Amino acid sequence: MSGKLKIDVQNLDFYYGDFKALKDINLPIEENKVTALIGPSGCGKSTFLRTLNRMNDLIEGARVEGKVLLDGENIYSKETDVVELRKRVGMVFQQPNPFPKSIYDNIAYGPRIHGIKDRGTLDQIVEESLRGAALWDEVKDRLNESALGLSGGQQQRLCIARALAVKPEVLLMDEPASALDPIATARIEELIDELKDNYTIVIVTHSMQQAARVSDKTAFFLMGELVEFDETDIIFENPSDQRTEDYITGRFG
Ligand SMILES: Nc1ncnc2c1ncn2[C@@H]1O[C@H](COP(=O)(O)OP(=O)(O)OP(=O)(O)O)[C@@H](O)[C@H]1O
Repeated sequence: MSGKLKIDVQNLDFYYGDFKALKDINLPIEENKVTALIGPSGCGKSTFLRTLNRMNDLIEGARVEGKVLLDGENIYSKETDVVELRKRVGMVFQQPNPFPKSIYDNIAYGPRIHGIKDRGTLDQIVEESLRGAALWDEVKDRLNESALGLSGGQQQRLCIARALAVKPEVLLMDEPASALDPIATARIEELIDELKDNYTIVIVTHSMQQAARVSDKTAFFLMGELVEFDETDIIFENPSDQRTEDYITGRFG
């Protein structure tokens, strides 16, 4: 392990009621790297991603065992402030989901919730976040127009900007480009590459090409188990588990 660990998942089990959706997951996530989660539909990728900022807490009957250490502190300890946790570990979803508000208000929403009211400070955060999401030049003259008037790709970059606005440390992305066309997808992929200088990124993707293009590390999940985790090049060129090889060569899907 070369870089600093940002998140360390230790012996994580996850249950939906009686159904064990994640089995003894151990995964070290390095700071300022992109970690991709791949595997067939239903293997637990999204469930795992949501364990990293306790989004599963909202699901009735869901239960977690084991630890998720963020900078060495277990996010499942009783002392954890979940609102603060989700500020540090932000999330971007598959479908762009801007609020039916102006572009400006979408970005200012999170900072306002966290108590920032000063207009000048908000203006600055809005600009920085939109620049960070490579959207500023396209929207700077229409900040007061509805976010719903943006294209799908722009809406997704807006959602990334909204996530950046509360100054997170980690960004979780659940198939962020799957609803987008190839050009919009390429822009999101370029953006991910830029963002990793400042953020730790964990991305779920159905596209193995995308995982190969954007990630430094790749974790292959199968039926709730983490089968293999390694440098992305190794996973795609020289995996050590036969099941990984079968999956990446398309022998099962
Ligand atoms: N809210 C829920 N209640 C009960 N079971 C669930 C719930 N959400 C997911 N599951 C089950 O947990 C397992 C893992 O689902 P999950 O969505 O994490 O997989 P995934 O790998 O992300 O799949 P996909 O690639 O299709 O999105 C599946 O068997 C799924 O049916």
